[in-house]
Amino acid sequence: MAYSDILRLSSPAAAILSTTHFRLSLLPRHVVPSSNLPSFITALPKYNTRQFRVLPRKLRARSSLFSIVGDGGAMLQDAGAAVLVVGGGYALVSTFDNLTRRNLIEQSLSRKLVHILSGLLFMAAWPIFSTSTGARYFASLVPCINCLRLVIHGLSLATDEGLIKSVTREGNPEELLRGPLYYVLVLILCAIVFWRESPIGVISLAMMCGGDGIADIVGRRFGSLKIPYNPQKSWAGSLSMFLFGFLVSAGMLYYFSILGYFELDWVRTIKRVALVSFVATVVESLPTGKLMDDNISVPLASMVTALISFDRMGTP
Ligand SMILES: C/C(=C\COP(=O)(O)O)CCC[C@H](C)CCC[C@H](C)CCCC(C)C
Ligand SMILES: Nc1ccn([C@@H]2O[C@H](COP(=O)(O)OP(=O)(O)O)[C@@H](O)[C@H]2O)c(=O)n1
Repeated sequence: MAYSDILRLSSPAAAILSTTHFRLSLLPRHVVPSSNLPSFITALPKYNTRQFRVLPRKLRARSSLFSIVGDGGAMLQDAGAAVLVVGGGYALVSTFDNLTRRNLIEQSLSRKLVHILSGLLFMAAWPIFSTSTGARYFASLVPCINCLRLVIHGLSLATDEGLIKSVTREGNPEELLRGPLYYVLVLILCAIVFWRESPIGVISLAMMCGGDGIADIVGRRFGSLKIPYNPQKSWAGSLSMFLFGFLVSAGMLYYFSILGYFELDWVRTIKRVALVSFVATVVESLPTGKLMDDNISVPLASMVTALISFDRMGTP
């Protein structure tokens, strides 16, 4: 049975793929015929693909870096890519652990740089996975392994001083079970549901990683002018989040479009990205940190805004 056939039979996994109306219009019909889906899913408005389109499968085969012809090597390629990216994640965390231990950077900056780089580099690595329909699951293994790592060390079932030092605020292991855990769960969600076939996942991760990450770095250093409705946040932090989040989102969309994963109407896309960045920045500035962690509220606000604005602005 070919690797790509596996998914065809694993309906639960395929159903995850189709939980957003966006997937319905882009998922190859052979994976989830809409007749198999609950009515409330199929009733969702179909995504207007005129705004951008996923290249036909045969073209995408050329666009997946190091794509090995046929499914035969796809599983091997995806397994190798997953191992490579897991190693990259470990290397990133230990690099910042060393820099922090040697007092070359402070712990809060180390954590934020890991916050910015982890998700963006993970997303940037997606093209090394094959074009097979199962590739996204191999890619999602990377944040899954890190999720397990955070839970094990967050519950103090084992000790990893390097992880704790480079990823927590105060060095308490249980901190791993909040921001960092939510962060990797969002990576899993975007890899499986949106993958490299949707700007929505790309923009959401760019805002969570790049936007939210820079807000802390800039806000702590230059945030003397506080936001009236939330003295914990500053205009400098929020403005940097809007600008950097916008630039990283546009940059990552450009990256995936030049690799041939989708074609975008850039005039409309820039407007949509600016809207998503604005909404995500406003949500991040709200005094709701105790209710919902930024690593949930920022990507969630980005996803909802992108889903709406694509539809709304997608119709000519
Ligand atoms: C520090 C992190 C989140 C904390 O956010 P906040 O509370 O400060 O808002 C990020 C945690 C990252 C995680 C430990 C490692 C994730 C690795 C990633 C899945 C794979 C990266 C691979 C790439 C090639 C480097
Ligand atoms: N919009 C923002 C966001 C953060 N910040 C600064 O960054 C610090 C950490 O922000 P945060 O609580 O959102 O950090 P995380 O929850 O993202 O780790 C805040 O206490 C502020 O000093 C800011 O000034 N303006």
